[in-house]
This record gives sequence, C-alpha cells and structure tokens, in this order.
Amino acid sequence: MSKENILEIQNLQLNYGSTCVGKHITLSLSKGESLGIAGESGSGKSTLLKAIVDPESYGVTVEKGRIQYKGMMVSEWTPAERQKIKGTEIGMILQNPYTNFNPIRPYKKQFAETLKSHNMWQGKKSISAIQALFKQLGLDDGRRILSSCPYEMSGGMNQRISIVVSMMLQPSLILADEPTSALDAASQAQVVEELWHLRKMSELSMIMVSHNLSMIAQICDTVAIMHKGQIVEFGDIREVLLAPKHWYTNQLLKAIP
Ligand SMILES: Nc1ncnc2c1ncn2[C@@H]1O[C@H](COP(=O)(O)OP(=O)(O)OP(=O)(O)O)[C@@H](O)[C@H]1O
Repeated sequence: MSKENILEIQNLQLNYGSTCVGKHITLSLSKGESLGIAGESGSGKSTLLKAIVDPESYGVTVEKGRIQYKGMMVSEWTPAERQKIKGTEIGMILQNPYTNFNPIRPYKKQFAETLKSHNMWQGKKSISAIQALFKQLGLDDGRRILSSCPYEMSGGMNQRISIVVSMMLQPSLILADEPTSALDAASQAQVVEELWHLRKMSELSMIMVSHNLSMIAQICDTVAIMHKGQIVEFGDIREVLLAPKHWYTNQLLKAIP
C-alpha cells in the first residue's frame, strides 16, 4: 500500500446472500483526495460504500478481495472497533438528511449527544468549535441554527447541518451517498458549495456517490464509473470527462443536459 493512500480496494466481489452485485472492484484514494462514483441505478455504488463502512450491518458480504483503510484490513475490525471508527474516522453523509436528526429536538442538544457518545464533548469549548465549523462551511448564523429544531428547517438546510455534524467528529474520510438527490435545485447548489468548502480541508478525503456527473466534476479529483457491478473506468476527472475510454462513460456524458 502506497504511503499516501488512505483507502485501497483490490479485486472486490460483493454479495447480498448468494447474489453477486459487484465484482473486480479495484480503486484507491489518497489523503486529501476526493473521488466521485457515478453509474446507473442498481450498479452497486451504495453497496460499495456500505462495504467500506460496515458490511455486516447492511447485509453485504465481501466474497473476494480486500479493503484497506490506513493500512488496516477493514474485514479484521471487531464490531467494537468498527463502531469506534464510524463517525470519528469514517463519516457518512446520507441521501435523506431528516434521517440524521430527531425533528423536534434542538440541534444544540443533538450535537452535544453525538459528541458525548464519542467522548468528545467539552461544553462551551465544543459549542465554539461547532460555530467555527458552521462559519468555515459557509453557514453564518450558527447560534440561531443551534437553538432551532430540524422540523423548522428545509431539507437543504438539514443536509448542510448534517455535514457539519459529520465534520465535528473530525473524520479522515467522508462517504457521501447521493448527498443532494433529495433536494430542490436551490438547496442542491448550497450543499454543493458546502461540499466544495470541505474540499479545501486538505487532510480530508471524500468519496461521493452521485448520478450527477456535473456535480462530481465540480467537487472531485477522480471519478469511477460503475456499470452492472463493475468499475468500467477510473481516473482523473478531467481526463475521463475529456477523453472517455468506455462506451458507458460516453453514454453518461451524452445524458448531461
Ligand atoms: N439489502 C439488499 N438486499 C439485496 N439486494 C440489494 C440490497 N440492497 C441493494 N440490493 C441490490 O444490489 C444491487 C446494487 O444496489 P445499490 O443500491 O448498491 O445500487 P446503486 O448503484 O447505489 O443504485 P441507486 O443509484 O439506485 O442508489 C441492486 O441490484 C439492488 O437491487
């Protein structure tokens, strides 16, 4: 494993029960790098993220191959180690932001509970750090947001706040699964801007699954194109977009309005 790689996936085969939904999956991600994964519905993009973070919980079996995170074999983590790693090492941003929050509990309490559950709560110091993070990610009204409840906010705002929650635990890798697909166009633009701010945090690596190749081009350094459970093209985002080698990548590019 190269010194700079945070994640290395080699010849992976992924199953649900006896059904193979991904095979020959090989890719790598460097520290500070952002990878986009695009492809048709059902091509195995979300399953790949699940295999990285917690295959057992999602019913995914790694039939062949290996996943290494910071040189550690992911398959060798005990449930307790995996629980510790989820959030603090590997953060998740999900498609539906409302699933991350109790709708009627103020954000401030929910932020505190999350930090406490990871033994990271430091009272006023934590609140200041959260407000600084809000600012860093382009949300200026941190104090007001913290005293509000999720039901009072739009889906887009909840998604932006859930990105702050993920970042608060200072992960090295963020996995974002269709982070804008449940949002209206205006909210999508705001979330893209926030994800773009994340890109400026040089230590952070990110994998973002999206149908939206334009968004991947805005945010990511590399792209993997998935088709029927396999990666058919993987490389520098500009090279892939300017000179696609696989017919399916061409098809995806032609579909961009
Ligand atoms: N829990 C599950 N049990 C069995 N099969 C599943 C499960 N989840 C997904 N699948 C199947 O695995 C395949 C890959 O699904 P996956 O959700 O990874 O695709 P995807 O590329 O992320 O699709 P989308 O873009 O629609 O989210 C599909 O055929 C899907 O029906």
